[in-house]
Amino acid sequence: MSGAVFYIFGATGDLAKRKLFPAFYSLYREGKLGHNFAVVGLARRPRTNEQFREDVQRSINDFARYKIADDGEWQEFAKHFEYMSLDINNVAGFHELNALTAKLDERFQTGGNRLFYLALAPELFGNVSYNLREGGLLETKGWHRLVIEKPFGYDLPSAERLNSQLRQVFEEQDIYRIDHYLGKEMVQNIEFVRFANAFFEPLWNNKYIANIQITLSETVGVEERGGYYDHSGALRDMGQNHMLQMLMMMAMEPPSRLHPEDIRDEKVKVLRSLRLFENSEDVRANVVRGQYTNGTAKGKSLPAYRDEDSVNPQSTTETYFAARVHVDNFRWAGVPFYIRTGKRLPLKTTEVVVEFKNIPNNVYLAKKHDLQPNLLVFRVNPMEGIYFKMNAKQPGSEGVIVPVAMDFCQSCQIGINTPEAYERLLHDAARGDSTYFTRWDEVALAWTYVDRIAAAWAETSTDLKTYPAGSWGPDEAAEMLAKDGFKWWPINGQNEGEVDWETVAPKASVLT
Ligand SMILES: NC(=O)C1=CN([C@@H]2O[C@H](COP(=O)(O)OP(=O)(O)OC[C@H]3O[C@@H](n4cnc5c(N)ncnc54)[C@H](OP(=O)(O)O)[C@@H]3O)[C@@H](O)[C@H]2O)C=CC1
Ligand SMILES: O=C1O[C@H](COP(=O)(O)O)[C@@H](O)[C@H](O)[C@H]1O
Repeated sequence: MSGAVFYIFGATGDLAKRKLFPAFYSLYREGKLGHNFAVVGLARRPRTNEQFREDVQRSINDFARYKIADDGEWQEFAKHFEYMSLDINNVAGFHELNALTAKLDERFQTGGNRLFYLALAPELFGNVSYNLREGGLLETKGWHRLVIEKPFGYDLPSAERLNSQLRQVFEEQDIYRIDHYLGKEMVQNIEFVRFANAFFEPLWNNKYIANIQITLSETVGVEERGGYYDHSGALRDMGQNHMLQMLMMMAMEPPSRLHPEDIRDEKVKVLRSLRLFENSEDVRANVVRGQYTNGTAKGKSLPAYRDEDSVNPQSTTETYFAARVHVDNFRWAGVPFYIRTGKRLPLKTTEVVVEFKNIPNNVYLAKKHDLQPNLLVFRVNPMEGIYFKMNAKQPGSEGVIVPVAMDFCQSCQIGINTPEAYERLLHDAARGDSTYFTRWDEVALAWTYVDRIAAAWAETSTDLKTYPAGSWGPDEAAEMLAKDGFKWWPINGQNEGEVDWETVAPKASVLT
């Protein structure tokens, strides 16, 4: 990687602490950062360089997958970190930042390259980019890249406004819009499994696939993010981005080359093929929304969403949604994609299940053997792996057929210590690889799809269902699949209530 100055706007915030500083450390430990770099932390509150370095050290101790080796190594790493107090609305501060940068360029031989990471509330994004230019920070010969956190807008019009503000300063190719799901090992692996194997592609279409299910379930509630979440809801928080991104990875055509634009072109074609909902009735028939009430999980009582901090006690925000999505193209016509996500569900997990159609003629039916459909399951989070469920003769039986699994459990083999999503994405942005970042046309098309749902929901909230915290969401989500003759496949191939995730998932280990 070439040298660079990294600017973390929002350096005293939660994302910087939990994800970004640990990512820098892992990259450094693996030799991916080199030595020609500086990291400047920026936020309003005052901090000395020493205090800031202590914050960084604490965050690494708490959240990184590597342990700090020894004090000498730490000092060597820490000297690359500087802090400057800056209000992003104050352009004078940016001139000062430019002066500091000139010194860092010289000290660390960064080549004038700059990566600006905006770990800030979205309403501040536009001002930062404008002030970066005004402050002279873009006047070097090196590259200048802007990394932007989600959410990218609240709907299509606000996303367009934000994008045009950014585009006044940065070219599209220099804007790296983060969707951290694209940095996850197994989300990236969808592409590899599909396009590097001979036996999936011939089956990957409406002739052989009955439906595809994408589940992103969380046990947490809104925690301390009620202020943001109550305004956003599950559809905007997860649907517009992570869920549609995974759907695109499953549905896209093989790119002719692995150039980032070729891959993103294929993904965009999927979004263009999504069947838009025509009216509120169409939305109600295909999308279920819910909000959790009080409940219990693992013997612990959990409060209702409306009783959470910073949530409006009359809130009609959805903490759950499930949708039937259609991709109207040659490959997928007639194959429903079911997507669901929710807070306060029984398990923290992300899985993608491909359910294959039944064989044309069940010769075992005469012996009263119903066959289970074949399933291919991508386990994204927290377990990582792929398994294939098929039918086989029960050993020693008189022709009893049982479902068996071919299980590639990546996390059992190497532990949950593959690079964190943020580590990979930071590295990619620093190398100029935009493959796993979202391009503007993807963002715009995703909002176009989601806005139709949000508009129908804004008309009335009578269709908002409730579900007890700790359950799998409103019954209507199961009924939606039942109408099509399907069911949600149990997570990890097991039935509800059978999975104790604590014992199933190996713990992440800390590397020394
Ligand atoms: N936290 C997470 O896990 C995730 C966060 N994100 C996104 O990342 C972004 C940051 O989130 P998060 O870290 O949780 O937010 P926090 O509220 O924890 O942090 C916000 C940061 O912005 C700084 N800040 C606020 N106003 C200004 C200002 N006027 N000038 C300079 N700095 C300012 C704050 O510091 P100070 O008060 O000192 O100025 C603080 O460092 C958001 O867009 C969020 O949606 C996305 C996915 C996950
Ligand atoms: O972007 C977000 O993602 C997290 C879930 O991410 P994961 O990597 O832990 O699965 C979610 O909790 C949060 O609400 C959302 O903003």
